[in-house]
Amino acid sequence: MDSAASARAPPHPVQNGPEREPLFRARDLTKVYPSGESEIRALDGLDLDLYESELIVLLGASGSGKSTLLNILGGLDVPTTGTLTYRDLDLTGANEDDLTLFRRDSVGFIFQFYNLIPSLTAKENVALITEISRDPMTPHEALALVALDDRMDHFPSQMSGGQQQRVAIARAIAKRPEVLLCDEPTGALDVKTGITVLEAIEHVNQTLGTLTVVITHNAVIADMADRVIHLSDGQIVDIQENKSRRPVRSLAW
Ligand SMILES: Nc1ncnc2c1ncn2[C@@H]1O[C@H](COP(=O)(O)OP(=O)(O)OP(=O)(O)O)[C@@H](O)[C@H]1O
Repeated sequence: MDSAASARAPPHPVQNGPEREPLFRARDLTKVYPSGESEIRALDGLDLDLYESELIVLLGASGSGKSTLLNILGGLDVPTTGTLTYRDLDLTGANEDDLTLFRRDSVGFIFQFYNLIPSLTAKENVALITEISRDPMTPHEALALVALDDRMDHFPSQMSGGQQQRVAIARAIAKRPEVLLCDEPTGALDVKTGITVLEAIEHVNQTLGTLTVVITHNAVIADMADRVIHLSDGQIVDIQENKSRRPVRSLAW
């Protein structure tokens, strides 16, 4: 592991990244919230490059800035200072229309809660997105990728939590985004179910080559990643590169 000091050393090194053009390039990102007389530095001078097809696990204590970083990467939020580019698009200088297009075409989100529409079947929940996408797969294809093609006509209430989360994954990836951002995707699930959800994320990453970032509190999950980014107090304190990824089904916790 790198020491915290070297991970923070200027001038903004590319940390453990392979030699190729990054998809995201973040430099000296800060996100500052006013808090009474002082301020909260949710992100505090963060440099990071993320590459196509990587599977990244983002670890850190509560309040370390994980969701803030994920939301900024996904164009849901903007940093206070610093720069963030996605390919040639400057996300820090982008206007609302550009950000909307970026989110719509390039990013899939998965959150702890699935937010499916209860009155629609799995297929219909996915179709809501495919109908407004540029080059989507069919709902059937998307649900097959998460091994739910036999549940297409089920309503959310007829599915387990893990199955509902897999529908949410199908919905997120049906538009073939280049980026999949997952904020505690197993946070509401028991271990066994959580594994089925992580397997679906792993399969999507391997099959579609989607850059995938997974926030978790569970350090065991880190073994499924290409790289593990450790955040503390809004700073990257370590980036660990796994020589090989461990298949999710072999993880035990
Ligand atoms: N909208 C906001 N207004 C004020 N402070 C905020 C806001 N959003 C986040 N924060 C603060 O920024 C810091 C980082 O929050 P963030 O949610 O990114 O952490 P996290 O690592 O994702 O935490 P958790 O694991 O608990 O979800 C925290 O101190 C949080 O209270």
